[in-house]
Amino acid sequence: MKIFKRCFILSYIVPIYAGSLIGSLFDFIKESCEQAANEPDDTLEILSEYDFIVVGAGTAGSVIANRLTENPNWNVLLLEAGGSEKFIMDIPILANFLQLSEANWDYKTVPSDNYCLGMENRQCNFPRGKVLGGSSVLNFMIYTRGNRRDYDNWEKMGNTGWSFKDVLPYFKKVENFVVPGYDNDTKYHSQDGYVTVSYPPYRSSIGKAAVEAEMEYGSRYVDYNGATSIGVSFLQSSMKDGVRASASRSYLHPIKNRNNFHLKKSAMVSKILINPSTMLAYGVEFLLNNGKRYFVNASKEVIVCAGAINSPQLLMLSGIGPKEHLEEVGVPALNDLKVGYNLMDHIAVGGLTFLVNTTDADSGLLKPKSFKEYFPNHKGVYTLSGGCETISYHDTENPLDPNGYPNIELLYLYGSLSSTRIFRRIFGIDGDIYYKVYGPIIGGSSFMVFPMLLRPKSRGRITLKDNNYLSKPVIEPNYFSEEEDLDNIIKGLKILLNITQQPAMQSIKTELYKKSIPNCEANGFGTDDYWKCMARHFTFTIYHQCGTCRMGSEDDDDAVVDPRLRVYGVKGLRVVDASIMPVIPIGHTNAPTFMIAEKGADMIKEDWNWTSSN
Ligand SMILES: Cc1cc2nc3c(=O)[nH]c(=O)nc-3n(C[C@H](O)[C@H](O)[C@H](O)COP(=O)(O)OP(=O)(O)OC[C@H]3O[C@@H](n4cnc5c(N)ncnc54)[C@H](O)[C@@H]3O)c2cc1C
Repeated sequence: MKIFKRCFILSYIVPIYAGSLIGSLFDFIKESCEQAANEPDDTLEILSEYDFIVVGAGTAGSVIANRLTENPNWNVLLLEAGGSEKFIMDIPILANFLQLSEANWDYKTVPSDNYCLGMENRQCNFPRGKVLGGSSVLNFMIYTRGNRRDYDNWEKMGNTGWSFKDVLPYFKKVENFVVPGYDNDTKYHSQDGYVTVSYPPYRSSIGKAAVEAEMEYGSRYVDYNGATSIGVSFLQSSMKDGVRASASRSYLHPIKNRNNFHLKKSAMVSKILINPSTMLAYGVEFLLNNGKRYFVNASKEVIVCAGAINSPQLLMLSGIGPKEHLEEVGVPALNDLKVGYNLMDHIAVGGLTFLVNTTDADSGLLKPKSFKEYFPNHKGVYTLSGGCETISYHDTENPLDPNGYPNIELLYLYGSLSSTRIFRRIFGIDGDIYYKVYGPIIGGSSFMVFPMLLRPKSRGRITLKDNNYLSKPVIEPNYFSEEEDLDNIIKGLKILLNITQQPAMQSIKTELYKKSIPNCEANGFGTDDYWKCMARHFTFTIYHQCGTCRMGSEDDDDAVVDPRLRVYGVKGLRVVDASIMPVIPIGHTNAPTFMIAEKGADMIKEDWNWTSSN
């Protein structure tokens, strides 16, 4: 109640100072207050039994909780290890900085001799959202579905019901698509969903030059969430009126007042309770931050939505996973499944920096003008999705085919690693290497582009360190274990270098920054071997970890869940999140995860004989 009063009082103060910097500050406080007031409350009462228990309130868990509580006769407990989403997390330009906050699980890959060589201790940071809304709160809001072939391949692998034709209605169900020019394309888009997809209102001179230069190179301007993917576009972003459209804001705020919905934050699930003789999952054990332990039953199902790192971790801690490995770490094995295998990700060659003569000088992050533009109207440079502005898709195997299957994405960013020293910390770059390479240009005008590998062949694995639920899992992404991945990423890099020579890029005097990475210098800057060495040093995750509880048919030895997302060999247990993807789609993984959860929710309703028309 207190919070409502505070928001109410602020709504009277704000207009008095309208137009001034103080007015903008009050607006920020008012919006923070509204965010807190709109978030569902932490339940004070935890029942001994619910119909469904959902583990993890990230992209998928938020959808599942919303859709299952549509049935007033079912009650649902949603358990989230992290705390509240704050309004400051939803200001798009700040996305990068959230990785330094407590909303990040703060994982790292194992030290490697093949990748992440330019990072501290040869380990890459692996951020994941530990907050209401999960990784959808940390992400860069880039909204891409992938290509129709991704899902047709899933079906061909034995996943009945997952072809593009089958998943398209669920992509549409997610969206409130308001991208001008494409919003009337009802074959591919809808305006009835919870997640607003829009163009960020601000465009920098660099973002515009990137689109123009791509078109000079031969790319078409495209709705990459429509019929085909190849081409270039300004970013389509999960953003509503210049504010992040996180999973929690989109799916949980609207159900704040449902009586059959209980949410518990700072609640870490340590184990799924499984009866070893019936192999029925009948509940969960979880602990609050104060160490208080709860055992709660689920009369229908436990639904694990803990994401691509934590879902396999929780399954293994509960006795579901590779028998030999579980025995090694002292977990009694209940069901021998390939949990934790098939770890996939999209990676890019990081650090490619281009110097320019344009500064968009009056749009600096710390300029009062930028702050005033954002509060109260949500315009200006703060609306850039973590600085990402322009995306293009290329098929290096069939460069001339407009209906090709992209294997490279070019992601153009406003600013670069040298824009601020804080980026060194965020990306975990080795200090010596960072200052030797970028020291001379820190704070100068520059931008960065990520050539990103969309169809990696390399596969990694997640294992347990031990049988303690608080221990971070062991993450081995095995990037570049397939040489072909390295070759393809270099092909993408070369396309980029060509595009930066086009007139639009040259009109802002774009120039590749040529300071060599010390350990790669001997290869000769700009040779294929140099670029390969750079890729192995600045191996940048694009944060699309998935596949570790892989979906597959009954005769697929590597499958963990069936095509209805039920864990093989255990009753009453599903996994619904990015970990079920059998092969990584060519899109950034948030939209596909929303789709999986919408489809998963319908399957659960069907299996319990309930549809919204009942
Ligand atoms: C920094 C970053 C940038 C990204 N950028 C983009 C982007 O721009 N576009 C895009 O499409 N994708 C992006 N992604 C990826 C995308 O956000 C994820 O693929 C997607 O959010 C995955 O959803 P999920 O439901 O599988 O997992 P998550 O959203 O991560 O949700 C898992 C939830 O479970 C909770 N949890 C975990 N273990 C437990 C436990 N034991 N008990 C209780 N709760 C638990 C977590 O705290 C979390 O809230 C990005 C991700 C990150 C981290």
